[in-house]
Amino acid sequence: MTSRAIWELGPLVASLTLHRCSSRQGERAKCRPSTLWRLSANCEAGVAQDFYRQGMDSPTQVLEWHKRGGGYFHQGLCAAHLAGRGWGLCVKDDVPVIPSGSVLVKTPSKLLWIAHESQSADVEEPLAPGESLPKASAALRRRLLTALQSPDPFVESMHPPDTMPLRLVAGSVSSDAPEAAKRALKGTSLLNHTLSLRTKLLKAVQPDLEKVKEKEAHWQACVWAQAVIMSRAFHVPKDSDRLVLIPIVDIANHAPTYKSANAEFRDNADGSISMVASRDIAPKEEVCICYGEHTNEQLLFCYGFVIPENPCQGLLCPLQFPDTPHRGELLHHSLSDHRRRHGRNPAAKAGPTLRRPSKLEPGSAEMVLGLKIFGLSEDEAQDLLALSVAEQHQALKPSFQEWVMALSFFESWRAELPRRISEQDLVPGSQAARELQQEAEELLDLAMTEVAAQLPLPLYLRYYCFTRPWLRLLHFLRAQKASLETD
Ligand SMILES: C[S@@+](CC[C@H](N)C(=O)[O-])C[C@H]1O[C@@H](n2cnc3c(N)ncnc32)[C@H](O)[C@@H]1O
Repeated sequence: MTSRAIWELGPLVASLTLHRCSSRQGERAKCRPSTLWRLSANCEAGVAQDFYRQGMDSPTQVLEWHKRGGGYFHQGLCAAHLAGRGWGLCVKDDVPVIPSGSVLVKTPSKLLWIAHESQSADVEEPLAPGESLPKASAALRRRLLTALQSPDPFVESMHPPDTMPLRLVAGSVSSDAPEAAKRALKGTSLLNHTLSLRTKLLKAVQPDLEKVKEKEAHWQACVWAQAVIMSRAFHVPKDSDRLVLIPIVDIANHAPTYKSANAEFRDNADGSISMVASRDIAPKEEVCICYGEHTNEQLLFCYGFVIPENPCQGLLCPLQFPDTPHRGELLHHSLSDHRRRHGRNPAAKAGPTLRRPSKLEPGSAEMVLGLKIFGLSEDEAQDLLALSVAEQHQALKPSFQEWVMALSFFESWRAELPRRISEQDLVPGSQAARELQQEAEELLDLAMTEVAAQLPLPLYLRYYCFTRPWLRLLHFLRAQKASLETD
């Protein structure tokens, strides 16, 4: 990276640091993040209530509707309400094991809501990071809005959880996203991504908003529809250009990996979609499919929950992806190359991710690479793209100054994380946010230690304190003193 490029990166770090200072003042407001989660679920919800039904009282109606429509539901299964997970599908306790390969649910094509990216006419920008089917998603959104006029039991059953960041920051059509929701998400990539999703959604639905009288109600309906798609639509087959809402199958909850799931989709020749047992399923066991091997941030963003000890770990980069063609392509190439060299899926859609370090791979490697590319100019990126993979790899190795830059970046990011939330304030939504914050703190501490180890001794010692409990205590006391002084 040239020194000019480093200066270009400067404002990024500076903006994070400035943000941190202003948030210190913000902390004096007594509204804690967790209270805000609760607030945002209820406030301004007068209008939203119409769209966010209180969740299904029971899935009986939608199950009957599915049966009437020719759907199949295995007699050994039942829908059960599960603590912290909403409704789910379970094997009854008085039936024998359901053998691998058994069809659990089959939904006929006429009950499916299918949108093909290639066949959807409108031009739509992706709304969310990693959203690969923007047109298909817009087509489903429109269909959902129309269906709200006279909802059938399936539409009635679609209740996106109130812990989804989009619902938290949606606010009202005329005012900005609630400050409180912003604070609850601060420090994770979710804040930038969710605010950007809100802005893009508002822009996408603006033409319709101009036509309707009840603008606020229409906006809430749009948010509801977007949240339904994010939390309930599936790509079937996996990675295809087909986005599908699948009645009854969509009651199945998520397993963290494809290997740990006990059921999977099957596309049938007659156009129907089945959910099939991928191994024997014991009585009382919950039937789970894998929505995709997502990190906790991705799960919280799309589904409003996190998995403690999630085997798919990592923290997404909180910066916007470079959207200029050469830097974008270089980032994509070099990330794929890095993942391939470390035996991971090169096609993974997530951008630079902070991971837990392993013997084989430094946890901060993707982020350091990402920061280096963020700092390049388009011309520099174009020149690098002309090199061979090995030459690119060599040229993208960070210099000493870039290690320092990366360290400051991690430090600013770490300082962005809100203060711990006290136990008594916890509500279901903030529990998820809190776990995510703790994971973020831990990963950032590890990353700082890792990056600091690349520095000469004096600088290393300065940053090494992050790994020493007593020095961290000092750090904490200093921060407490500073906040008392501000009060
Ligand atoms: C496709 S729906 C599944 C049905 C949903 N439980 C319901 O009550 O309608 C996805 C939602 O289920 C919940 N969910 C799914 N898997 C979960 C899990 N492993 N842990 C906690 N909540 C989960 C989340 O609220 C998610 O947004």
